[in-house]
Amino acid sequence: MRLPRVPWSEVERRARSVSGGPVTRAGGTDDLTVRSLVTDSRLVVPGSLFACVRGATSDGHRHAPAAAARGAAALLVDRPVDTDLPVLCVPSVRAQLGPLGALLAGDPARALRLVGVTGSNGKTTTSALVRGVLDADGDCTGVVGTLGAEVGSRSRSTALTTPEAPELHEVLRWMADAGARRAVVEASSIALDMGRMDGLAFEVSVFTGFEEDHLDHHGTVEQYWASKARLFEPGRTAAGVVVTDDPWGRRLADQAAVPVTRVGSDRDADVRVLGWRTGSGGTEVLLGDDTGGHRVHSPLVGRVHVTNLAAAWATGRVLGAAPDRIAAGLAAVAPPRGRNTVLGGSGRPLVVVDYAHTPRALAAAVDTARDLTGRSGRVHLVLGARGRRDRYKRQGLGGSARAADCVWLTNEGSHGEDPAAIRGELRVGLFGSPARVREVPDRRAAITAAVAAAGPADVVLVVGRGHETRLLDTTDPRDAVLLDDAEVAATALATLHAREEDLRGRAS
Ligand SMILES: CC(=O)N[C@H]1[C@@H](OP(=O)(O)OP(=O)(O)OC[C@H]2O[C@@H](n3ccc(=O)[nH]c3=O)[C@H](O)[C@@H]2O)O[C@H](CO)[C@@H](O)[C@@H]1O[C@H](C)C(=O)N[C@@H](C)C(=O)N[C@H](CCC(=O)O)C(=O)O
Repeated sequence: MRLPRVPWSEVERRARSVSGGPVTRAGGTDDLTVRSLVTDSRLVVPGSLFACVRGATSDGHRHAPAAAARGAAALLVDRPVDTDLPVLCVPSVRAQLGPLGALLAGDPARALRLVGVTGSNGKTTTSALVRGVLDADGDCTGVVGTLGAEVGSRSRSTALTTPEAPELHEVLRWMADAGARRAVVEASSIALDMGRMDGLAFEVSVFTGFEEDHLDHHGTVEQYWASKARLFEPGRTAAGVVVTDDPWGRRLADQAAVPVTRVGSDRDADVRVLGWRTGSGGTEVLLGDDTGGHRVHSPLVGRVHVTNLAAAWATGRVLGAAPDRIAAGLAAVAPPRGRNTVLGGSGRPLVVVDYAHTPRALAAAVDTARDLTGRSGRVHLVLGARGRRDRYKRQGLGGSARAADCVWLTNEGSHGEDPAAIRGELRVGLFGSPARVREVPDRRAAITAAVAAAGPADVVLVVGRGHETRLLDTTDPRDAVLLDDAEVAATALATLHAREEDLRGRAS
């Protein structure tokens, strides 16, 4: 996608519209134009405006010479740098990324009606469901989040759940150019905290639920919650849809200064979950709202999706979609990759591959696996924890794993930490558990061993990585190896199944 060039004077004007202090311009004639805002010197192309962002490990100002060498047309800085390039000096480069990213992408959000989705768990699935509802209601809708960006039948990858502002606006431009009238944006707390979504105005924002996470970044649970609550401020969103099944959701619904639709099992919920059932064929939910009772069918598997479906229903209602269109949209959304992906069955064990990587999400995933086992079936859990991230969660993950029958402790990408020590921390939570615990350090071998040990009525639950395909055990990203949990499980199932059939065939 080639973005149009923007006059330097317009860049200066937009930068001055951001409050926070003086903006000074050095160099750049009236005929100077720039194209695309870039925050990484390695991604600069001729004509780029390179924004020097001060980060946690590096300072973009130090990379200005590299950006110049790659053909940057101008620099955005917040301290003087030694350069021949035209420079715009602003109080905070980060605060400019949203407004200038929007300008250089041709202000795509003006052509799109936006829905934001945040919450500790369920963002990706709920975003997909909301997109399905809006597509079914006749509005071509794009989505951007952990699985990348999609519009119509097109897709593109993104590095983060919520991309940095310049990339986010480029993605929105790509959607608008593809004919989208709406977009659903997954909003991570880190993105909200870092201002990646500043300047975007949402028609509705959705809160899917909350539990302790990302404390490495936020420091405290309160700050983590406050980052998410920011999405529900007036000016940022016109309305909220909030799952109120946990105290944090109730607090948000009580405190938000925008109109909120409450979703959940409580009597005071505006969209109330009246009943549900789930199995390997999908999930059915009975919902009640001001228009009566509604039965919703979905191919998504697992009790965790009950409130995701209810929240998507509520979002459709807030946006004026008719109940039959919403129901049709929800029924048509296929399970997102790595979110309770179900394999096997038909005489073989079921394998569920899921992204659960927090204690509560893991507890819900084990409950879902239990829902799927036959009467005498056991739950085999393949569990690890990522290195160098949110270490405080490990004991809680071990605690949630106690509800499984067999736990296969393994590697989830140690990122330079000692993998045995990570497994040791998971074991603390499992201490005294009746579950059988085995350690198989190699992840591929652990998944294969769990599938081999499982009987036809059993469920093998593989958690932590979901859709991810790269596994890293050092601090150098170039050392990552390709490993897709679902692919490994499918291979194990196919091999073992074939063997059983072969044996049966030979015996008869
Ligand atoms: C905490 C966080 O979000 N960090 C992001 C931040 O990193 P940073 O502040 O450490 O940046 P830095 O490495 O110090 O570099 C500073 C600047 O110099 C630039 N640079 C650096 C090197 C170079 O050679 N040239 C150059 O120009 C960098 O591009 C950057 O603009 O800015 C970087 C550049 O945009 C991001 O890649 C990086 O995301 C890292 C990779 C990350 O892992 N972020 C995760 C934690 C994240 O944001 N996750 C959320 C939540 C997901 C969830 O819900 O689970 C998400 O939205 O994905």
